[in-house]
Amino acid sequence: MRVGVLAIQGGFAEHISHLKKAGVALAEKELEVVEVRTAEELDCCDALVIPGGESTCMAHICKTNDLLEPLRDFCSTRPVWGTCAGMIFLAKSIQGSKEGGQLLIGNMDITVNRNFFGNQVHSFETSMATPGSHFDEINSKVHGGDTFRAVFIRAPAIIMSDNEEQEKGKGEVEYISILRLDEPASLGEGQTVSRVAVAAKQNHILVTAFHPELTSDIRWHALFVQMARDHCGAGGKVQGAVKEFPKAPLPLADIPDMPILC
Ligand SMILES: NC(=O)CC[C@H](N)C(=O)O
Repeated sequence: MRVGVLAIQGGFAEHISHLKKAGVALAEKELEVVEVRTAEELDCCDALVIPGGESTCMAHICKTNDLLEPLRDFCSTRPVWGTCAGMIFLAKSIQGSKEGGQLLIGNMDITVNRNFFGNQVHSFETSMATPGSHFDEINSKVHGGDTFRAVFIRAPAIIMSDNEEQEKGKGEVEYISILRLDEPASLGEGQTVSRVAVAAKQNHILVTAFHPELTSDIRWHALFVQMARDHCGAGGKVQGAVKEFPKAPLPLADIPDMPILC
């Protein structure tokens, strides 16, 4: 099984290292982890991680390099995990987008508030409960406890209505981790929320607003490797024979300098 990490911008190196460690912990001998920068490389992967970084930069670079449509196709069937900017990129709709709007992959039925917790200086860490049913098996193989460290960096959040149930039917969005706010937050136009989702899953798509790759805990990566494995089945391939990975990475088109903070 080959897991790609979108490596055009943001924290891809940390994901690669964590995925490899998770593969070892799960005794997933066939796991290969590769950097993905082109549509050709993407097409050679069974699953994909879209890291944190800056969602508008990421979208711009993908568009410039003809990666947006291939990403939409890939994410409609193959397992994908978006962290932070990756979660924003995967959302069907967002609040607080860049002036003039921003491009999205848009495959997951969530509304994400892009900088929900404020800007860079409002970044924070907190301890959250490990979501039971998802981690039962992983906790027996990978060291971890009842809680995990959640690192939020200029983080987004998934907006859910206050009466929305966590129990969902097949194919619907399942909120895996919910953060209750100390006080209700105003979203403008009279809308307030008292809790937000910071991890969710819909079929083969997983998203987290926080950054497990910046902690020593590899359980979220193990969860994704397991999710990809379940999706691949015993044959280890999602859609027939996945092609051989190109030996040398193809050159990217010129990438303009982009601001880190916008
Ligand atoms: N750490 C992150 O990935 C921050 C994401 C940022 N809020 C954005 O708009 O892309």
